[in-house]
Amino acid sequence: MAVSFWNNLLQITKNRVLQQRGVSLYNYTHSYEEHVIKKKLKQFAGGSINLSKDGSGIGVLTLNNPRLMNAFTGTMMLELQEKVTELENWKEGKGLIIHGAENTFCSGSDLNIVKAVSLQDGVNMCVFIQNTLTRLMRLPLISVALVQGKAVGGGAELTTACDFRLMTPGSEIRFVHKLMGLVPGWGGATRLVQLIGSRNALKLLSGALKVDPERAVRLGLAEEILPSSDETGSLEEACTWLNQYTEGPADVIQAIKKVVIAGRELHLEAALREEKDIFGTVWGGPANVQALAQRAKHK
Ligand SMILES: CC[C@@H](C(=O)O)C(=O)SCCNC(=O)CCNC(=O)[C@H](O)C(C)(C)COP(=O)(O)OP(=O)(O)OC[C@H]1O[C@@H](n2cnc3c(N)ncnc32)[C@H](O)[C@@H]1OP(=O)(O)O
Repeated sequence: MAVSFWNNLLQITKNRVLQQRGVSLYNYTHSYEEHVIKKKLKQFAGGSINLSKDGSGIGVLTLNNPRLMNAFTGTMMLELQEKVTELENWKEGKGLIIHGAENTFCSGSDLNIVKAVSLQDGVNMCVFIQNTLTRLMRLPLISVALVQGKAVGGGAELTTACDFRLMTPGSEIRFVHKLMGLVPGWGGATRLVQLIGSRNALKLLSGALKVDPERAVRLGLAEEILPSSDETGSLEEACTWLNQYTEGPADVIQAIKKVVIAGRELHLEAALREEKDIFGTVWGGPANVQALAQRAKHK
């Protein structure tokens, strides 16, 4: 009896956490105060995160610091959080492509920060970006990491926060953490295990292996190898690939992503309840009414 009470409470809490946007796993009891680390991150300026949103509900997020292979400066970490908040509130949004400027994806944290910050600040920075990537992963949009060039360290971790990875010929994903005397902290190890299983994840992390597109597809880490390797061509191809999943009204696409998140993150009973609630948001909605009126057949 007592056990089932606590299990239920745990499920309800998990459910709430899933539903509340922007809620952190960590708080002051973990010595984590967001405003403190935000102040610190402001000191490491450079680069930018750009977001463009088109009329068809596809957003393109560009990591823009090509001088450092699109490494994340402190201000880029702050901007990423702002863009994720904007995307969480994008009612017309259906899909998102994340890519790097000038034909390479991202080389992780700017090593100038890694060298300069204390252990406590390093851990708080890790919490800050882990929270942002968890919110990115839970966006009600279908997300794709378009990997051109190199996705290294934190850049490799970022790819795992997207629903899908598309790679261009000659690109690579590499978890170099071991070579830095580190382990992933942006949530990348947890997500990698979920994506490719613990044995494969262990190999990639402990070998700091270069994962080329063919290997990534074999492992189930990437969906496809795009034909183009240039920036404009591959972005167009990624958009075309994504369009096959984002056709339809935004509320329905967002509801689909939400039921999948619930199925992935919650225990069975909570996931089923969540699925029922999400179902209730589309039943009798405009797309449903229209389909019924058209007596749609799905041959
Ligand atoms: C692992 C933990 C994780 C975290 O928790 O924070 C991190 O992400 S730590 C950072 C992990 N990343 C790295 O260690 C990358 C180190 N860089 C490289 O391995 C290579 O630069 C590259 C990314 C494989 C690209 O190689 P290449 O194509 O040959 O280009 P260059 O080496 O000439 O790079 C151009 C220029 O960019 C600088 N650079 C690249 N990455 C970073 C970075 N993460 N931080 C700072 N600067 C970076 C590189 O040093 C070159 O500058 P110059 O030497 O001045 O030309």
